[in-house]
Amino acid sequence: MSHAIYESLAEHRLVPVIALDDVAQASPLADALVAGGLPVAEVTFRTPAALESIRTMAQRGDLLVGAGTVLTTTQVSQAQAAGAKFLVSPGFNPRVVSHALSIGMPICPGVCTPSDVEQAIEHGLEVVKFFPAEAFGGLSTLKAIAAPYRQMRFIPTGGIGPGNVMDYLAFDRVVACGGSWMVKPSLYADGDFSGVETAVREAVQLVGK
Ligand SMILES: O=C(O)C(=O)C[C@H](O)[C@H](O)COP(=O)(O)O
Repeated sequence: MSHAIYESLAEHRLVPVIALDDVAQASPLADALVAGGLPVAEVTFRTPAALESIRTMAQRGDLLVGAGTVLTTTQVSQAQAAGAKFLVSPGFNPRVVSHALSIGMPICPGVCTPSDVEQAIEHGLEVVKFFPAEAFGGLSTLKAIAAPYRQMRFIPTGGIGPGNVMDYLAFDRVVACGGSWMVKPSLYADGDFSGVETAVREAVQLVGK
């Protein structure tokens, strides 16, 4: 099942992948994303601050918030309760995917082989993440994997940055690209989020929004 959420992601063309160490960073980071013109956030469950950060960002109502690195059925339910509107995982866990779908949460699991794609098809999915994109051979691998599965669309993530994002986006089976380069923690290590806003604005200009 495709979902309207993917049309929103397709409009923005980029999914910023965020790992927050402190929930106090959630609001200023969201401010920087909105000010930079990219009101989308994939907040990963890589840090203990993730769930409260999702809640803080989702409550604002001015950006589309998803949960990333969703590894368990519990995280699926927690993310939904916190206001996340979509879920992303690095790999394909059938239990996690089934649970998400059973409670009406769009989920974009990671795939990197034809067998993974066929599991996604089996679960009725039409959009999957291609992860880790660059390490698995980049765009040429994605094109080869995509070829037999004409209904599938992809969100490549992993190793994508300003130097290669346009190549991926030029492939008509790509919904959007995930990336951390415009929200990486080194940009706000000193508590100043203006560097994030600048990097986000540059990324938005690059992808032509
Ligand atoms: O674990 C997940 O659910 C993820 O979403 C993984 C991230 O998408 C990538 O780690 C981002 O890759 P970079 O842009 O190369 O930093």
